[in-house]
Amino acid sequence: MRAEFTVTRGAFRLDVRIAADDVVAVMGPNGSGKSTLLDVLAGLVRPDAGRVEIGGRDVTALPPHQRRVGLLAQDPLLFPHLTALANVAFGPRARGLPDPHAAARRWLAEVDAAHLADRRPRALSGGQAQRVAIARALAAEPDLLLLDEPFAALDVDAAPALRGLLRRVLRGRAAVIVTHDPLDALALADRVIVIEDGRVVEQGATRAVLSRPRTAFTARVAGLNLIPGIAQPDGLHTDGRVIAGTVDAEPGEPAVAVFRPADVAVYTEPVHGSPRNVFATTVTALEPHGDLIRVRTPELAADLTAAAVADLALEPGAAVYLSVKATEVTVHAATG
Ligand SMILES: Nc1ncnc2c1ncn2[C@@H]1O[C@H](COP(=O)(O)OP(=O)(O)OP(=O)(O)O)[C@@H](O)[C@H]1O
Repeated sequence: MRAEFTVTRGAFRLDVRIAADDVVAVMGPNGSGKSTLLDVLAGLVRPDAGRVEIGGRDVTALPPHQRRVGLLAQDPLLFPHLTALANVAFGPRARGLPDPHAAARRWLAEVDAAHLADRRPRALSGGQAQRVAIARALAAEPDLLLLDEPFAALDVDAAPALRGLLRRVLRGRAAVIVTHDPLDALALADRVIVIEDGRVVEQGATRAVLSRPRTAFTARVAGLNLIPGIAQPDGLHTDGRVIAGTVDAEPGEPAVAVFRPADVAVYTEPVHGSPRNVFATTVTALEPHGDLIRVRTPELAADLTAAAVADLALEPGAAVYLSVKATEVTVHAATG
């Protein structure tokens, strides 16, 4: 997908230039233009100038149904009078496949929803309906899949399973996913684009953008400590050590250990205690961060009060031990 366009909506103007053949997460404050970007890619809004190319075709002048684009909204938006199977068969039938129901069964199985085939949407939970909606979007075999906060309407309990499923089905596809959650970006996206006030202010590999944010917005939503390695049942294995945490990834999968700078304690003497992860390192910088001071080391960050920084006499070059409880660490599968 290649998009280079300008579009105005009332007083708002969105100006983007993006190219992606993999999974891209779009983040940004409310009103920054994320939905407008999806609308232009989907063909629901015509740009004032520029060009949109999807699957190698110039689709700028094409209506939505000729673009080979799939849209997954926050709400599943299934046809209420059709069974799950008939909902999923819609795309294959529209494309003239000889056996749309057989295709629909395959896609339902792909999202672990074969057993829901005969149910109507009102008999599905939010998570089940969203699974069926994913199958329906994929069954149309789009060149580009657009996902608008696909977990926003789900219970916190339903989101992790669906995230794992999307990670599986998005692999090797072109997709643009709007999300507020940096963990979605980490789990699903190869790259992240940050939009602020109608402009792309940051883009790059997911892990690089989220761990080294260059704008205040990205720092606020992300600014997470991320350590890459391999998931195992006891935590993340990296550089010959184990970082203990709650594991939300398959054993052996590439993953990142994630924790917030506010959950990191800093000591100038060695610390012990088994439920803690301790990192011996060196302070590289001290930066104001809201009411706190962000203590940076080559790999990690910790947020401390100014009083704590003074008590510890921290300054660049100081040898320190960073400590984070295993309960504050999650291990997520990561593509980017
Ligand atoms: N149909 C419309 N007519 C006029 N202005 C619009 C229209 N749709 C959106 N806008 C304006 O365009 C700007 C960008 O909106 P958009 O929905 O793309 O932002 P967003 O990043 O998706 O925000 P959110 O995170 O709140 O969903 C906003 O200022 C909004 O008020």
